[in-house]
Amino acid sequence: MKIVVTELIWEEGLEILRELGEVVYDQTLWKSDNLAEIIKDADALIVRNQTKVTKALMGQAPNLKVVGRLGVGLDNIDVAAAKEAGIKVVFARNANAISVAEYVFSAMFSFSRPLEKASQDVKQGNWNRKLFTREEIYGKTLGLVGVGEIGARLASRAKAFGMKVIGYDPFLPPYELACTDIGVSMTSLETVLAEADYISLHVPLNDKTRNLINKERLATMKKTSYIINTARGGVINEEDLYEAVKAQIIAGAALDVLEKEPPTGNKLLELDNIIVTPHIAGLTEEAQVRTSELVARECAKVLCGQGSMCIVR
Ligand SMILES: NC(=O)c1ccc[n+]([C@@H]2O[C@H](COP(=O)([O-])OP(=O)(O)OC[C@H]3O[C@@H](n4cnc5c(N)ncnc54)[C@H](O)[C@@H]3O)[C@@H](O)[C@H]2O)c1
Ligand SMILES: O=C(O)CC[C@@H](O)C(=O)O
Repeated sequence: MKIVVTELIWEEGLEILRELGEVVYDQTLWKSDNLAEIIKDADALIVRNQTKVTKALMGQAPNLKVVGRLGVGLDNIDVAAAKEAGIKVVFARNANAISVAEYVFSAMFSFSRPLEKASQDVKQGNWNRKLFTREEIYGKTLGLVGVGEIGARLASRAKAFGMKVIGYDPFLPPYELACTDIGVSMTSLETVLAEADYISLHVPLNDKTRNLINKERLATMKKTSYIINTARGGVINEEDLYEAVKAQIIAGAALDVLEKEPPTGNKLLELDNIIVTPHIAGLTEEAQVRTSELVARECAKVLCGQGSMCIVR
């Protein structure tokens, strides 16, 4: 077997893969002009979010049986083309959901209790107690757009903090509306946007969700509300968000993901009320060990002809 890994993977995953055969691992391979040549005799291709797994690329690899995604979002993989070619796509269902949920808390607290800003202010010689008097998140409303693995974990944690949680997810099958068990009141997108103090996005990027949050929808949010995007850059129209935060139509935003990563000349970076991080919501040691092990094991199952729990249908 030949397994090609084009982006960062943890050693725990590599150990499993090495038992299967030859592993070609270079975390810069995703941008190599030679990628097609390198995977031409590969049985498995393992990627994160930067490798563009196109129909043309997979077409260069007649032995390819499985594409492993070290994460959840599949927007960089042509899943339909893989299916057509009989190539399985497996992903790290669940593996980084807790980490992303915790990131969202960190973002909410950055707005409600900005410790780092206050600390910097003190270190500059100030003692601005009034300036840093803010608000509790207790009793506030968290609005979820997408109530899947991450949304559900965020909801149960928000309940523990005494928040009201409302959610919009038209694709949630009725039996999974046991979401109500974790205290999410399911409602329309309009209600989530109009009522939430913090709105957190947890949808995949696809034709239906691209620009889901645009000028018209931002205008329906509370002036005091914050939006947190750990989903994908394209889910919020960045030009519209810039205008909305600049004109104080909403209070601010925390963005872990951007349309272009890393950003070049992105105006959002100029605004004080926008927090930007380099796509790290799922990047914790725990999540990455789980992700690497899970994807390596699920690829192994496909290569060994066993059923994988994480195949994208
Ligand atoms: N920033 C990061 O590090 C990071 C980490 C993990 C996941 N993500 C992103 O977060 C997304 C969600 O992850 P997840 O594990 O919760 O996925 P998931 O598949 O468990 O949940 C996604 C939910 O979105 C819902 N949905 C789909 N289209 C929708 C729409 N148009 N409107 C409302 N709801 C819709 C689905 O029904 C599903 O319940 C991923 O697709 C990925 O892009 C980012
Ligand atoms: O590949 C990554 O590191 C990002 C992971 C994250 O965006 C995901 O979709 O799981």
